[in-house]
Amino acid sequence: MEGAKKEMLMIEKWLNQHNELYTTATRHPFTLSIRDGSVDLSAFKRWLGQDYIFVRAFVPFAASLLLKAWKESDDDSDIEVILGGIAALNDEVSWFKREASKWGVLLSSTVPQKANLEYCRFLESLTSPEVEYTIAVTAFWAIEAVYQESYAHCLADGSKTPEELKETCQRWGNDGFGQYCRTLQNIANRRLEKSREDIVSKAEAMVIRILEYEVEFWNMSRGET
Ligand SMILES: Cc1ncc(CO)c(N)n1
Repeated sequence: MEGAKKEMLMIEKWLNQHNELYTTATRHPFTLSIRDGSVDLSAFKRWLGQDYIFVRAFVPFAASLLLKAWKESDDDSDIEVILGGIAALNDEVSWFKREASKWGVLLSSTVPQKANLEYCRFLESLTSPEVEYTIAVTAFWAIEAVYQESYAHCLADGSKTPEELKETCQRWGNDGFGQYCRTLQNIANRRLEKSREDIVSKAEAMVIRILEYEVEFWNMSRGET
């Protein structure tokens, strides 16, 4: 390996540097309570109603990312990956409606909480054409990865996740979704490798903000407003 640079990929490097925040987002008391079976079902229902609102706002963000990929990407397959993600979101919206009716959560009268409104507003700001593709795709990866990591943990060895919550955990914790997140991570890493220092710094700040928003989002399940 003479002369080979032992360089770490950008996202792996950030996850090491911001490991504490990443762990706070992906091992939150709410998802840990699902995993250990102690979850308060009213907290779960609060999360469900709020996340439906979030996902509705996530769709236009994903659509804006598709447009950026079409205009700015150096690799045609990015569009297919993002389109696959949008197709999964279509499925997800239907799933939320079914799941909400199963739990007696009335989506039409669910009021978005402050943390959710702020996160959705942030997503909307990312739809601007001024936000570069590299930044937006890194954000997209981070948003999906937190759910993948959080819910996969609820299904992993030693979990006592209640039967009626396993389907929820499967949605984001399944292997296919894990592979999809790794593909997004590869896209983001590839773009970051080719990016100027200022874009890389902006992308890192973006990941940190998203992790913070995700923590606030989980916190809403406590229902303290
Ligand atoms: C808050 C939040 N973050 C990420 C995802 C992943 O899709 C989601 N559904 N909701």
